[in-house]
Amino acid sequence: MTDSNNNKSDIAHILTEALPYLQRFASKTIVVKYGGNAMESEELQNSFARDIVLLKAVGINPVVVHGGGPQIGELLERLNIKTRFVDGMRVTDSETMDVVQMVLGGLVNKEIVSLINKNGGRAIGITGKDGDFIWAQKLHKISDSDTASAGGREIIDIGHVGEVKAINTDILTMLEKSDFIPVIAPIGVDDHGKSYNINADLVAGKVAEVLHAEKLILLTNTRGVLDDNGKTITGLNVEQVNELIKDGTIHGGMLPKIQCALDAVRSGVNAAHIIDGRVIHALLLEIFTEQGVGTLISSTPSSSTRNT
Ligand SMILES: Nc1ncnc2c1ncn2[C@@H]1O[C@H](COP(=O)(O)OP(=O)(O)O)[C@@H](O)[C@H]1O
Ligand SMILES: CC(=O)N[C@@H](CCC(=O)OP(=O)(O)O)C(=O)O
Repeated sequence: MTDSNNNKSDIAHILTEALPYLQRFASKTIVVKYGGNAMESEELQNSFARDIVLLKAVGINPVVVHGGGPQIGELLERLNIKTRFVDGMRVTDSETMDVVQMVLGGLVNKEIVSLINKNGGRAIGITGKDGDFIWAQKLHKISDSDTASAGGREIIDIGHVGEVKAINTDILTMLEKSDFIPVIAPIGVDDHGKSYNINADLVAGKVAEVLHAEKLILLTNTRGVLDDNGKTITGLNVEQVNELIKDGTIHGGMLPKIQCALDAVRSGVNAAHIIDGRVIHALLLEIFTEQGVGTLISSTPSSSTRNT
């Protein structure tokens, strides 16, 4: 066989490997969290946008929830505003909240929408304030590390940081029916119209829950969840996650990620995956191949099966 025939047969092989997944996931919803750290290069951004357009073209309903932590950090630095995190959550005063809204609701959201549209999709960018669709309430962080020895638990005020109270699915269902791809910025609103900065992982998890999504896929900047030797853990259940949090192996930005993955699978989402957004076409590799990439989080005691 010539080289060109070899290539063609490779393509045919890849397509047939994808067939069972194409059939299984047709008309299902897949919620994709696109982390700020996975937006590193133009090549990666374009590969992400093409993957999303391809999912829609084959009859799957992708819903994108994006972050933008590093991008918020860059603008805060340019404006000389100091920032810090408590357990993966940015402490958000009023000044920081303005920057968060500018970066998440403006720059990053519209950039992703443009990329998807440029690649042939029809994306609509929204924050949780549009149509009041993400109802939020103030999040209080409870620390038991410093004060536990004194017998107390301290409530830390981290400013305009919210947690999701409820999600109105009307807008998302309407967009899906009209063939649009929703691109969601993680900003919520309360009964008084006050805005909240919500960790994007937490929004993605809740959106996956209320849409009864088939999968929640969290794209980040590591090969998945790593053990204390830096090796990728391919499958994790609730008990194993709790152990890794307790011994400090899972910390920082991975804490809200793993928590929302667990909550999602406990609430009926079939599978949650934490995968490497620095790999070109990571989404397609996870959804349409046997091996997948990254860590599968499951609610059952011992499951590390890929592509459930
Ligand atoms: N056990 C772990 N495995 C992998 N990453 C971890 C782990 N514990 C903490 N992390 C940190 O979590 C980060 C991912 O979270 P974050 O920076 O918030 O990413 P994103 O912007 O994609 O949400 C990793 O870059 C890593 O520094
Ligand atoms: C409360 C809180 O921490 N909000 C995040 C929102 C953006 C986000 O989650 O971005 P990544 O997914 O890229 O980390 C922040 O201010 O950075």
